[in-house]
Amino acid sequence: MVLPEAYTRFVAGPEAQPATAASMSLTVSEPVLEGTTLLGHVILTQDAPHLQDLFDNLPLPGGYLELRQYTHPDTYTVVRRRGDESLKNGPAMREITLAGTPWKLELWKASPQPLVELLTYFTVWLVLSVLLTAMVWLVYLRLRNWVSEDLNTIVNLMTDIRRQRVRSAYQVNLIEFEKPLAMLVKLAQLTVGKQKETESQASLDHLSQVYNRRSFETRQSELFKTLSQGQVHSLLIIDIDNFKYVNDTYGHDAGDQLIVQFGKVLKLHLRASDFVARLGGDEFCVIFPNTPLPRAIELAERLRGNLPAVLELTPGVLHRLNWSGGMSEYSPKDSAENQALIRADGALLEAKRGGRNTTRIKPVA
Ligand SMILES: Nc1nc2c(ncn2[C@@H]2O[C@H](COP(=O)(O)OP(=O)(O)OP(=O)(O)O)[C@@H](O)[C@H]2O)c(=O)[nH]1
Repeated sequence: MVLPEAYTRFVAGPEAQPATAASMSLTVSEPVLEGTTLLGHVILTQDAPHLQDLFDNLPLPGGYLELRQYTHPDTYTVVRRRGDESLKNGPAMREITLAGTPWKLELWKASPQPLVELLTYFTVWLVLSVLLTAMVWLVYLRLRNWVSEDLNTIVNLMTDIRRQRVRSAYQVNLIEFEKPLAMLVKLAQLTVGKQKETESQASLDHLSQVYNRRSFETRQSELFKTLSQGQVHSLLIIDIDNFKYVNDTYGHDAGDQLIVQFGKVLKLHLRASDFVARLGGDEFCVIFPNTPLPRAIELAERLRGNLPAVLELTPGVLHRLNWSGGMSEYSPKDSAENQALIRADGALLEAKRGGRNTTRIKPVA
């Protein structure tokens, strides 16, 4: 290597690749003179990792830095680079001459973001944030409505349970409510079914399956209250003739069967609006709601004509069905709810005394 003058230089590896610490070395050249005659140069080359470290650790926040070295004649070549080289195309450059050395640093700084660009970013960010907030708010409101509607549906179901009128299905908005609600509806239907069964059992006479005495009193009380509004109701009290004879002759089971079958045929041949109850023993009572006494008498006669003449109580035991009846009408002048029943009972007694199998009437005095 022939070097023209005394100098100190870095010798770097290929420029394109960032040199490792070991690839950069420092070369020092010193002329050897004899008198004025130049005999040659002494050249020393040594790895310079510490200088490399120094360069690599210079603070460089977001810029680009080049270490350049003087090369004869009057040119500088790049020996080291750091940072984002694309910044080199930009305008901002600062040159730092390292006095007394063949090196200088050239620095490009990242240009600050223009204000307009920042404002655009900020506006976009703001709009997006507002949109996002509005969306979240809308979703929240919708969800709140749905939850509130679905809770109302559950409240409606509870009301329907109380009224014993559970529907087969209830509409909900949220899929999460569907399964539990369907389960609730099933449970409610079961509960209401059981409730109705229990209630109906409690209101019916276990043998004849017509209403029992307690239900009769409740219904009578309800109807009695409507008399003041001008409504008219009548009643027929029935007593099976010679019931004791059935018991005594065919046994208690046959007597029971007579009650069962009598209850059945009564329900079959009366109107759906008529109220049939067993008051006890072989005594039944029919209330004809909203029916004046003359019309009730017609209905009682029709009943007598329609009821079967003979009933088969137990296999082979046939019984001729006869019954006596007493009729009256509820009156707003009655001081007690059961006064019409007392009048009808009196009429029944007359029917019995008169030979049975007939109906007597005791109108309001
Ligand atoms: N098998 C049966 N007998 C009953 C029941 N309740 C009451 N009795 C009987 O029914 C009979 C009632 O008879 P009564 O109505 O007094 O007499 P009757 O033979 O019907 O006479 P008349 O009413 O005058 O025609 C009594 O012997 C009671 O013991 C019952 O639930 N089952």
